[in-house]
Amino acid sequence: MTAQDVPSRRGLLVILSSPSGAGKTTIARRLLAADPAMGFSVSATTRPPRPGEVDGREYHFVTRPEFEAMIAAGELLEHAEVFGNLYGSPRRPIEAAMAEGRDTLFDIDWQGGQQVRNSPLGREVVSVFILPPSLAELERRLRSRGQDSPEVIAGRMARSMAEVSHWAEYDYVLVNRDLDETEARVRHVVEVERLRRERQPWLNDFVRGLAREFEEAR
Ligand SMILES: Nc1ncnc2c1ncn2[C@@H]1O[C@H](COP(=O)(O)OP(=O)(O)OP(=O)(O)O)[C@@H](O)[C@H]1O
Ligand SMILES: Nc1nc2c(ncn2[C@@H]2O[C@H](COP(=O)(O)O)[C@@H](O)[C@H]2O)c(=O)[nH]1
Repeated sequence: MTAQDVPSRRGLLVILSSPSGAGKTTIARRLLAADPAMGFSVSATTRPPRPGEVDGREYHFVTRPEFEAMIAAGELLEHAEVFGNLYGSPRRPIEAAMAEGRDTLFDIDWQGGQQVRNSPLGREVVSVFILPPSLAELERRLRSRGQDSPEVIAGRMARSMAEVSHWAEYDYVLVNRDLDETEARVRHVVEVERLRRERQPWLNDFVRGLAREFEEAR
């Protein structure tokens, strides 16, 4: 069997969750830059854009009625209300990537993580929860990002332990102390998950070929 004959696996759904400010967006950006084979699930949201955010790149920015129409049409794989805004993952690009064997990275909260894990696509989910080194450092990171008002930061800090309380639902849990280290660890997780036996369907034919060779050599 040649590389061209190899039936491809379905793409992985790699979910990153964390309390707001722990670093998952930064880690996601680094992973995507380092791995062109990985796509990003661009969520729809009713949150207004932050400075520098571009419609269709960070998020699809939509109105609440538009978001509700997407839910009604079954266009979202999952959706949730987070910090007073609606967020959801458009289903079609995810299913297309999976069918073509391309992996997709998600930056979503624990509610979305649960819904994707419990969906018919759940077998391909690899979930990673990112913890901050401490609450003081989490607050420092939210402030240093410089994109949210003190009220918004206070709201996100108040919700942080509710998000953290779901840590044990995830396959992997990492403390994001050093960005290089955390990025490397998530990359290792993805590489190892790609190598799971059930994600390499071509192995059945390959081992059958080895067995034939073995018989012929006897
Ligand atoms: N290991 C780290 N050490 C120091 N600063 C970090 C580290 N990881 C991320 N940061 C910084 O913390 C801030 C928050 O990171 P980021 O926006 O990635 O968080 P997030 O988890 O995606 O938040 P949200 O859920 O609100 O989108 C950013 O300014 C980022 O540069
Ligand atoms: N359930 C979902 N959660 C999502 C999605 N997209 C983002 N998020 C989460 O929302 C918060 C806030 O994000 P921010 O960009 O406003 O800081 C964060 O925890 C994201 O992970 C989604 O599609 N579904």
